[in-house]
Amino acid sequence: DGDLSLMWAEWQGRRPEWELTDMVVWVTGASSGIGEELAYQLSKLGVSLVLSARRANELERVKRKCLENDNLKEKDILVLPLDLTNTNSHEVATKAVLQEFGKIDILVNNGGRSQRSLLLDTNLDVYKELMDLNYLGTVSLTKCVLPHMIERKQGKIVTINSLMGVMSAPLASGYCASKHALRGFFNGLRTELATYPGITISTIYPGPVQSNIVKNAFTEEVRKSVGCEGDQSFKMATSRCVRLILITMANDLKEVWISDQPFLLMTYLGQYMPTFMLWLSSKLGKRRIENFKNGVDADSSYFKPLKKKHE
Ligand SMILES: NC(=O)c1ccc[n+]([C@@H]2O[C@H](COP(=O)([O-])OP(=O)(O)OC[C@H]3O[C@@H](n4cnc5c(N)ncnc54)[C@H](O)[C@@H]3O)[C@@H](O)[C@H]2O)c1
Repeated sequence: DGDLSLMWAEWQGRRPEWELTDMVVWVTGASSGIGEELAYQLSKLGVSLVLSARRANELERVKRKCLENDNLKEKDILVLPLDLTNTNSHEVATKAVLQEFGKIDILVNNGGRSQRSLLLDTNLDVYKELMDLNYLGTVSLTKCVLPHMIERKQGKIVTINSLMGVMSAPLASGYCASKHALRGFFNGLRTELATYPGITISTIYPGPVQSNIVKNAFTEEVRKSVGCEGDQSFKMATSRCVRLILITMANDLKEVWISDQPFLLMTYLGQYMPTFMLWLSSKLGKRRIENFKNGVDADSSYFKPLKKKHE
């Protein structure tokens, strides 16, 4: 369920339990899904945590649950509400973290939203929102945190991209575009930072993972989200995805793919036989659109034979 470098790192590499303790980790989108689970698994490692998303009450809930496992004290977790699209607030937020903990070892750019709508039905504003949030929001926060890491000549910037940043699928053209943009941005930035070997840029490309991503996805109109979660049974368990993210961080892997089959296989196919993969994507895409129009989760039924059950 991961690319070969990641699987090797899981088998033979450094353990998160050895590498990530005593670090200050800032997680965006920490109120739900992958970001929430990251907060729980990181809190078990004894790191200092900064939890950001828009809703303070949800972040407080996550904080309370993190404190249940005794590894952290109240003062080790900072709840810092932040809207990624409000880029004017990012500098102040960065200063607040530095004032509280004195350093930022790891920034996890995780907050984001997906899309379930066809281009022809979709207001252009939805495309702008997706770029503002997934792309520019992430670029902005990274730009605020990076000078501090450069000063210390160390740090990790970890971004939760998506296999949709490598491949593409129907009903998510704006989401795919924002994630492809992030891929280009971070691959470019990594080369700009070649003189700082202590600063790592890691980009994680997950396939379908259990979370609220579909429920919160944009639709044809900016103010209308999907609102229901649909079938999650075929998706990777959030805890497994997050464990592999921690292994990526501990081993400073630069690009990882995390997914059950057949999505992982399709990503490999895309590297070796791009035309065949794009043909296959269109075939499967037709089914995805049919599912969507019939009110079924876009991905839920077309891979039934390969479906895996996760709890
Ligand atoms: N779940 C999947 O299948 C999947 C697959 C690939 C990539 N991803 C990526 O993982 C990341 C996390 O998504 P998830 O699956 O946990 O979904 P989720 O909806 O459960 O969580 C998204 C988080 O982002 C936050 N967020 C949304 N808009 C924000 C804003 N304007 N400012 C600050 N925070 C905001 C939400 O509050 C929430 O905490 C996203 O970047 C998503 O693109 C998810």
